Amino acid sequence: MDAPRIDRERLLQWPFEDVYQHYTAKDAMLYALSLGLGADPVDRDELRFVYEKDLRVLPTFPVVLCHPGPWNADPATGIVRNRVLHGEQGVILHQPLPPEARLRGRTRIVDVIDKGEGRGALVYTERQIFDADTGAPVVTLSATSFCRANGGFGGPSGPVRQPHSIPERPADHEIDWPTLPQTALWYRLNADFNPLHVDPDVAAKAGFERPILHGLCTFGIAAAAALKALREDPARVEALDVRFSAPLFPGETISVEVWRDGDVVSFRAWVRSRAVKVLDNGRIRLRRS
Ligand SMILES: CCCCCCC[C@@H](O)CC(=O)SCCNC(=O)CCNC(=O)[C@H](O)C(C)(C)COP(=O)(O)OP(=O)(O)OC[C@H]1O[C@@H](n2cnc3c(N)ncnc32)[C@H](O)[C@@H]1OP(=O)(O)O
Repeated sequence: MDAPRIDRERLLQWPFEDVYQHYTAKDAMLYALSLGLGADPVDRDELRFVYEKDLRVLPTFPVVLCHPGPWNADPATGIVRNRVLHGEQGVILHQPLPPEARLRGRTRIVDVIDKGEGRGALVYTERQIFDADTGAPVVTLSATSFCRANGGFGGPSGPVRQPHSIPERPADHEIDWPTLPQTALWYRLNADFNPLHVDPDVAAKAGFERPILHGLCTFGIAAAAALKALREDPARVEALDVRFSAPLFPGETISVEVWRDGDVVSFRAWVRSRAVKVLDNGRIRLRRS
């Protein structure tokens, strides 16, 4: 049997259905808890994200909303799903998220790039999320799937996204954020059910000694840590971007380096015990205060 192969034109017209979701305060609190917020019971700043009184919603929360499901598991995509890793993620918040809302999400594939045989393919997706009642834009999510087994399908080699450059000076802050051995088991309850993060057999087929953490969980942690280090109001966040540079395992401690230059925050994250950079090119754009 021939190896699966991406048909770029078919992917660019992949027929996603709109996804409607009514989220409540409980969903927003579960998301924050699954990242590890609330570990210190007297930390009032963190409590705001896990307690319904004056609840605030983390700016990375929309990444778990209006998820279109495991579309890349369909053999018709030609994608070798168990070799896909999350490469990059962007979030644009058109308005701060309330503790409860009815939303409609529309996903589409915006480009498919061929990095070459043995190097992989990039599938760029976009999810626009609207207020289900008024139609007003709420969030735009952009994601890069790094399809490690799909290079050489004959597509264009660009354009590729240019990641944000981290300042060359030493970080202004560094903050350690422990994860739990069961962090991925909690995180998946935000409706992110990829078995790569829970099933040792699936992880082994993907080339890992054990299940790895969701990239989006690392993203949420790193962004929350950066805002905490700066004591910055999450409601000021207008946009975020990151690139995932190496997998990390649940239970490892994430060390987040943070820089601030006016309304732009840069960040990246390490697992110091293995001297591995797990997240790079992080940028948070803040609304002018
Ligand atoms: C909507 C959702 C979509 C997501 C679906 C996935 C569902 C999730 O549940 C799955 C996950 O969460 S997986 C966990 C999170 N992700 C990871 O752990 C990936 C970590 N990164 C890696 O392993 C490597 O960087 C790796 C493998 C990505 C690249 O490593 P290498 O092949 O060694 O690449 P390298 O030699 O460093 O660079 C080659 C070219 O690729 C570009 N590049 C590198 N990292 C990239 C990345 N993360 N995203 C996009 N492009 C990337 C480099 O710039 C380089 O480009 P060029 O050839 O043009 O110079």
